[in-house]
Amino acid sequence: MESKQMDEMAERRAQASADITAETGIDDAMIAVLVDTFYARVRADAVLGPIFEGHVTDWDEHLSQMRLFWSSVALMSGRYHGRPMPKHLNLPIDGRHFDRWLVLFETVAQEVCPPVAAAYFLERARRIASNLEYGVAVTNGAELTRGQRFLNPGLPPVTPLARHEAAEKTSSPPQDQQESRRQ
Ligand code: HEM
Repeated sequence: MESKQMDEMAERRAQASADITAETGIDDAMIAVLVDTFYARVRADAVLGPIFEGHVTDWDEHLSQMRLFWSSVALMSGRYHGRPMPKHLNLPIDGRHFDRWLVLFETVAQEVCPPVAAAYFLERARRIASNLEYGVAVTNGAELTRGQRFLNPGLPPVTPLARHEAAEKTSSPPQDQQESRRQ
């Protein structure tokens, strides 16, 4: 490609990112907070934590890739050059894990982003999660019909994550403090 064309492409990208930032408030700083807070919560999760700890050896590197990934997805910056699908195909996961991931992601997004930005991230996360779940299903020999979820009975049981469990334990005061404040 000629360098003039490349300059034009970079300019169009920068404009697209700026438009999204103007509409949603999303920028690299917000992405960094979202990614870092989310993966701290994931690592502490009883079901997802051990799966990540078994595969991610360099967390700084993982977090920086995930920031680039979300910059590409949310801001259309083109900064992520990896291929997420193959990294998930052989993990011991099914629809129940994706549901837990999404409950955590939604909870954190609502905690650290304004509502418009949280909804914007979540819409994209749901679509990508659904694609990944489909890929994992096919790898395990299951062909999903549209909207069907993948359940792998060979995996250990997974309890759904309730919203209050996904919230950071320290984010609301303990019950007795709430009581005393009301009096
Ligand atoms: C059940 C839910 C999920 C689990 C257990 C999971 C687990 C993992 C693990 C262990 C890795 C690292 C693999 C490696 O480096 O070899 C990884 C990478 C990645 N995950 Fe997930 N993931 C899940 C869902 C998602 C979703 C929903 C998204 C996107 C919305 C996502 C995006 C990514 C990306 C982009 C990478 C690759 C980063 C890179 O290029 O290094 N994951 N995931």
